[in-house]
Amino acid sequence: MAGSHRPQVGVLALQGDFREHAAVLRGLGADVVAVRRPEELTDVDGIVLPGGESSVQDKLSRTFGMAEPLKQAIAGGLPVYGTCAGLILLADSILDGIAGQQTLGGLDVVVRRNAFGSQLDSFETDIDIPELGEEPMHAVFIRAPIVESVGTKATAIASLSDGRVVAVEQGNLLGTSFHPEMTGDIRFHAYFLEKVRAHAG
Ligand SMILES: NC(=O)CC[C@H](N)C(=O)O
Repeated sequence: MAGSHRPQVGVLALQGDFREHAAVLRGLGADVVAVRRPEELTDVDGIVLPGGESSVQDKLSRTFGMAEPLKQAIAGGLPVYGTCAGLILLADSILDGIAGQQTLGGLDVVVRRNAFGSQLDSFETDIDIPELGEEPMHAVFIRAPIVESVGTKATAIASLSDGRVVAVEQGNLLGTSFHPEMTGDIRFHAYFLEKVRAHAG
């Protein structure tokens, strides 16, 4: 909500590692609100969709009546940052979703769930993200999705050394396949907070 109050950042707290995101955001001086009900969405100036299990988050968001308000908020320009499962929720379309799995959409990308398969379930690597400065970011991937294709509205901002896209931006929307909330590198959250502050006015 635009206004002169201190920006409030929501963290969708239906499932997944929302506490870790909340801790990073609080460390950056943000007022953080755990969002589980539609009315809790009305006062936030941005929201983080955490990692976890996207099919569960999809079901819970529909069960708790959060999916429609979230879609409206995204369409209305609310800053949203999705990590891993959260990136899947933000994607316009997904590959390898479970039967009937839906997304909120908004981000003009196709993502593939669990793209690294069981042999490489989880891994860590350093990636370059020029938008965030020269220092590479140490990135943790946990049963991570990959961005299979980036539509014309979205921009790839980080890729693995093989060229596969793992971070994207589209206006107020930001998504990463990996988990910056786990590594102590706060640059993505700080970058997101700039969008939140700009949106709050
Ligand atoms: N760390 C994660 O968020 C994993 C995402 C999970 N594989 C999913 O499909 O939702």
